[in-house]
Amino acid sequence: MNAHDNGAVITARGLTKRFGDLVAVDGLDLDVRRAEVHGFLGPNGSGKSTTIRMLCGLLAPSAGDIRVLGHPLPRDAETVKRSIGYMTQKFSLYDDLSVHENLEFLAAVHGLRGAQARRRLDAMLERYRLGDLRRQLAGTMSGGQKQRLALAGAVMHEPELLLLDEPTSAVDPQSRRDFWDALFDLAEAGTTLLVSTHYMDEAERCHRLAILDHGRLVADGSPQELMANLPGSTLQVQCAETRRVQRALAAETHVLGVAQIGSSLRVLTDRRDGIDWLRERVRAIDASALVETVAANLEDVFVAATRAHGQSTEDAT
Ligand SMILES: Nc1ncnc2c1ncn2[C@@H]1O[C@H](COP(=O)(O)OP(=O)(O)OP(=O)(O)O)[C@@H](O)[C@H]1O
Repeated sequence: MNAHDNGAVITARGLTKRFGDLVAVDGLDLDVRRAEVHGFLGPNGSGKSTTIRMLCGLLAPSAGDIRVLGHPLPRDAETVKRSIGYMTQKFSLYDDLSVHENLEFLAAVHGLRGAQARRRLDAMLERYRLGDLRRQLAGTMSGGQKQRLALAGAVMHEPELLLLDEPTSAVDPQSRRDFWDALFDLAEAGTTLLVSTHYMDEAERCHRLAILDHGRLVADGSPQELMANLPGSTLQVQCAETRRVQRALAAETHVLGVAQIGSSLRVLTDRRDGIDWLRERVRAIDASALVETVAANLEDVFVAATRAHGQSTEDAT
């Protein structure tokens, strides 16, 4: 049984990419299962785009094995490219072609002809609410409209696997929600999706999540599993001297993250006895402070998983 048969649409083992002395992706193991929406999270420069480009067959790895849809990469890159769709944060269609012309061009690129091409084009215009915009030049559309056109273009040839690199970075919250609804429609119809994002609300919607840091996989699981298995404690502090307490806690080695949310502080510590330990620390500064345990969220998971290095790769380089 190969990776394609057992439900894994993407299997990567020991995937590595070096750019000179920089190890952008470092020994990554990843399995993406059929019809799942698999989220890809990580600080700036953690290697998400580089990984996605290798999984598309656009970039050759320095080391490691990749199978996509049962095919080894980069050997079968040309075959794989016909069965996958790829969309990046940068609008990659032609600004000076209309919506219809852009889709027509993509249909031709993917070998769709005649009545088949027309049927598919009409279906895309309708599904992605582009019918009224069909004659508009792509360059004059709003961010949300461009993104719908880019998605229509990426799925024109009905790919089995869709790789999306920060597809919602330039659109408003309602457009992001609509876009994610479209992604779930695709998953329900059997398409497998790997989506990188910096938005926690999007990450929360994924079936599974992989978190990268400095090119390494630092967490992998369903959002629920990752939140339930978060080591340490998540706490809320209410006090009068919020800024002073925050500065003091930020200097503590056991504090992985401290952020002001409204008038209280949200504190993530790696200590199991976090509440007693934190109460003592905080009350030494502000005797009236209240400390309570709160449920962990995905941002806590992200902070805990990526905190070991203290700053993003981009900052470090
Ligand atoms: N062609 C290249 N040549 C040299 N270095 C590169 C190249 N492509 C990427 N890098 C470096 O590899 C590292 C990982 O970059 P990558 O774009 O994969 O990160 P990312 O997680 O997608 O970041 P972001 O969230 O900012 O998009 C960065 O340090 C980047 O500068």
